[in-house]
Amino acid sequence: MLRLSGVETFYGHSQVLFGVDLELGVGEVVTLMGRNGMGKTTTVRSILGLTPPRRGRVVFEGTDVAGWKSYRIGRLGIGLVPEGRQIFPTLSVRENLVATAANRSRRPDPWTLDRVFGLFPRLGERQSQRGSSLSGGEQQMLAIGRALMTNPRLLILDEATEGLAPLIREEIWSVIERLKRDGQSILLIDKNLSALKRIADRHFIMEKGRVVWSGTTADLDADPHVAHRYLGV
Ligand SMILES: Nc1ncnc2c1ncn2[C@@H]1O[C@H](COP(=O)(O)OP(=O)(O)OP(=O)(O)O)[C@@H](O)[C@H]1O
Repeated sequence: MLRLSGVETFYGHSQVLFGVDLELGVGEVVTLMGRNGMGKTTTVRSILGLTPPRRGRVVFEGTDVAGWKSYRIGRLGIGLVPEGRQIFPTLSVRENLVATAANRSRRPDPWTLDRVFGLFPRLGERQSQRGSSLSGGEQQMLAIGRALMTNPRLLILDEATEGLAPLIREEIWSVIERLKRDGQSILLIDKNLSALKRIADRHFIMEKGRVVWSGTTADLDADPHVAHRYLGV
């Protein structure tokens, strides 16, 4: 579904990605891990054309989208839950959810407001409230719901549980597990290794703008040095 090869991305003159290779198949949940500043968010920005790669290929469902404008890439069916949530603060919960809604994957059973409220009952209870009045956890749920309302083929979550209370975090993990059971392809960036190991099929670890390790959860468990060396745990 998604294959990055040799992706090199710069901010101005400063090179941040040095040939990133990554692959994700249909229905897979894949993680991108690494310490702070290693290039995870820049990889996401490269996939979506927000910071277009200077070299390399980003092939989504057979099409090389490197160099495309980000709105065109999004329209192909990539939904992003960005770091820091970035919901529309002055719009209501309901308006946030419908603002960018579309059936990008042309599924016969697209996401609806009722289905999103079924997944996150708190959003249903607060559907007329402004985005800015929600708690951090509720804003995160709204950001996920908003991405789902675009019916993405691929959902990318960048630090979706960062800074949230443990119970809310668990609620978000269980929603991600539910989406996985429904066959949603997901690229997950997070620091919570135990949850990622539980949910994901495969992992990619970045260091200084390169993927330095990839493998399954069993591979990761088989070599504790990997997590220690690259993730500091
Ligand atoms: N807009 C920018 N301009 C210049 N340099 C940037 C910019 N954004 C990020 N960087 C630099 O690029 C490198 C990679 O950052 P990136 O945000 O991709 O890392 P990350 O792995 O997602 O880290 P974090 O977990 O802290 O979000 C860092 O050295 C960072 O300082």
